[in-house]
Amino acid sequence: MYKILTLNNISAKGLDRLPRELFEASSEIQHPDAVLLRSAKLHDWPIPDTLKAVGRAGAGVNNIPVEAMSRRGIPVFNAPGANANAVKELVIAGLFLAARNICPAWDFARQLQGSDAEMNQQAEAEKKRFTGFELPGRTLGVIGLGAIGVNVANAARALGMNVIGYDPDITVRSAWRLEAAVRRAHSIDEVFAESDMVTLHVPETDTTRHMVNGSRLATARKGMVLVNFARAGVVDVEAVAGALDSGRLHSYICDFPSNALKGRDDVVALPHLGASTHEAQENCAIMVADQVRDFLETGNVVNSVNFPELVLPRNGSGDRLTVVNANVPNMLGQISTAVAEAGLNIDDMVNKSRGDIAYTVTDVAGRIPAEVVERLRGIEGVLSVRVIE
Ligand SMILES: NC(=O)c1ccc[n+]([C@@H]2O[C@H](COP(=O)([O-])OP(=O)(O)OC[C@H]3O[C@@H](n4cnc5c(N)ncnc54)[C@H](O)[C@@H]3O)[C@@H](O)[C@H]2O)c1
Ligand SMILES: O=C(O)[C@H](O)COP(=O)(O)O
Repeated sequence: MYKILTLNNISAKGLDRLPRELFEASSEIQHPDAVLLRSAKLHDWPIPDTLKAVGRAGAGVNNIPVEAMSRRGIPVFNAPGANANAVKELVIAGLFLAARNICPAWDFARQLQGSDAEMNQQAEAEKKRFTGFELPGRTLGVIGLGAIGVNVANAARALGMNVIGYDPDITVRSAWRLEAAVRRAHSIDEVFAESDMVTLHVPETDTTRHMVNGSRLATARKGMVLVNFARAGVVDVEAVAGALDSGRLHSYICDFPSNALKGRDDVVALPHLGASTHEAQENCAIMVADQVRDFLETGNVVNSVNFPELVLPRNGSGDRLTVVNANVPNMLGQISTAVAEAGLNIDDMVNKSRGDIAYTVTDVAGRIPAEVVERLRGIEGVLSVRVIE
């Protein structure tokens, strides 16, 4: 029986992928084999010795100590693209909120007093304050052209916008999905200088933290709209407050409330709702539950952010050995020697690496004795060893 610790609300549709006779999943689990979570912060969480996998039912993994997991030989899985449509829809809504000044206008209308005739008179007298602009012909800058950025860029094209995109590490898959008319920028400053609206779709990393700061905002077109449904930390909110005060920015539409911008008419801050649709929550939970289940039951790795992709179909009836080790020379030789010296024939073996991590899955003809596992665990550089019957 595998034990799965759930943090945050994980959609029941995802948990249903873990049959009850094989998996016990709850928020109360002690000594978990895996943890499924959304935005819960794991940085100060003591990693249990029993932990074999982490599944993030979503895209961003900045709440997970990925490097510490790697050092323990633990893969971190996420659900790439599973909530991209949900975020795209809210970003497009954000463009309209900004362009038509919908939030301050709505707020104004909600505060009106008097008879209907009096309210209508005030509305007609004041509506010019909320005159907006239309999207066709305007330029949207998209920074980060992954699952979400590509969806947003294509949707903006369909609305008649010119789109300019920046992503130095765009994948082939994203490039294929991107509308041909999206123009490629060579720097973030180029995007800021040429866009009426800029939307951010990058992960929060040491490189992207405060990517939008005072000096970058100084290069923005006057009256630009900034949209941030990526992460709070990607933007320096104090600098945004200054840019709003000076008129450099028209408005800031984001998914992250902050004290620096609280109560402003020119800021819309939602409570991290980008992925909060039933569809996205189900997609993410199903995808990550399937991946974590597959890893626990077969050692296969799909959609991990720190492990190489490795899928080895199982043919024989013998044991499967999985070894995670530092990506240094002579590890494969030591693993196969340990197996051979136990008199076991190797049916199948695959070794893949990614960065500092190497991962080897070996199918043998027969049962793997406990001494072999101990011997492998004793090899310098070996991070984790499992036998799957
Ligand atoms: N508000 C929400 O609820 C919500 C929901 C989903 C994702 N997100 C955030 O959005 C981020 C993006 O999600 P995604 O699914 O599109 O991820 P993704 O991995 O598919 O795409 C991220 C893209 O950003 C690019 N990138 C990285 N650093 C960059 C840089 N310095 N400049 C330009 N591009 C850069 C990468 O090359 C990649 O193509 C997530 O990491 C997460 O933080 C927020
Ligand atoms: O990175 C993500 O997928 C989003 O920020 C969603 O976060 P949530 O699962 O807590 O809604």
